[in-house]
Amino acid sequence: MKFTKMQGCGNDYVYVNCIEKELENSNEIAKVVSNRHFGVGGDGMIMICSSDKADFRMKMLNADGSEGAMCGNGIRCVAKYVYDYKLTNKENLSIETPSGIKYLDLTTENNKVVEVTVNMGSPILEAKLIPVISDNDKVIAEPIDIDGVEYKITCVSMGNPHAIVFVEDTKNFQVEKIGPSFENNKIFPDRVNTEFIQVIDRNTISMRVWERGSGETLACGTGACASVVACVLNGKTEDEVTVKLLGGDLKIKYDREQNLVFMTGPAVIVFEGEIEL
Ligand SMILES: N[C@H](CCC[C@H](N)C(=O)O)C(=O)O
Repeated sequence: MKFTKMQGCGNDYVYVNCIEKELENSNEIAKVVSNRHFGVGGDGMIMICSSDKADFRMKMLNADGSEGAMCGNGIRCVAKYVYDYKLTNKENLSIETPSGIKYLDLTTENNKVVEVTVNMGSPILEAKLIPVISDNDKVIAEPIDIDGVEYKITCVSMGNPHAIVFVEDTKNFQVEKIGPSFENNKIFPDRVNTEFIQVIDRNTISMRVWERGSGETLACGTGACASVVACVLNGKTEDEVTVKLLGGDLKIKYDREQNLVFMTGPAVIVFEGEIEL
């Protein structure tokens, strides 16, 4: 199978062109190729497919083979893939995902994409739709007991579920130890992606993420969007925020008038190859 390894802020996936032919057994293949010792290595696999509703369609699978309905860093890389490999010459693209059609603006230099802005759509706050089990309609700064410690979570879906936790210091926070206890807590019927946020100032936050199905990653685009929405809801930041991730920065804007979230960030091709399956 031919593939291209790409990354956005260090959130790396194995990209496969499925426009002519969809993959059978994609969940199994995602596990194999994502393995950093026995496979290509990545946080998961992303398939670029044709669409009858939009310019292209994407499907994302985590390193454990489970599916995520949206991927912020992935969708920017899909845009770079289709533009740089000349599958399109459009600089405004629509990409269908299981969480709806997203619209993207490409910034190019010498016929290559260097940065992409994505209209990530409206955040979903209704607990039932995220889904998170709660007595309240929305989960904002609600206490949760994790391994005997009380944390306050705010829950937001950007097509996929996120729980946001404010911490004093992301650098020394034990994400690997605590992340799995959030991911698998019984109040999240579909498991959850968890963002640990340190507010630096009214326009800057630092974030680490424990992703459902992939573990700690260097960045998460939907997570950065969900986190800025959570910051605004908790009165911690303005609505335009630079999110500092382990793998780089994302610029997020929560347009409250339109109730839309916009994400801007890089997309990079690392290498191409072929793997025997
Ligand atoms: N890293 C991705 C999100 C993957 C989410 C996935 N782990 C899930 O199961 O929802 C991003 O940039 O938005």
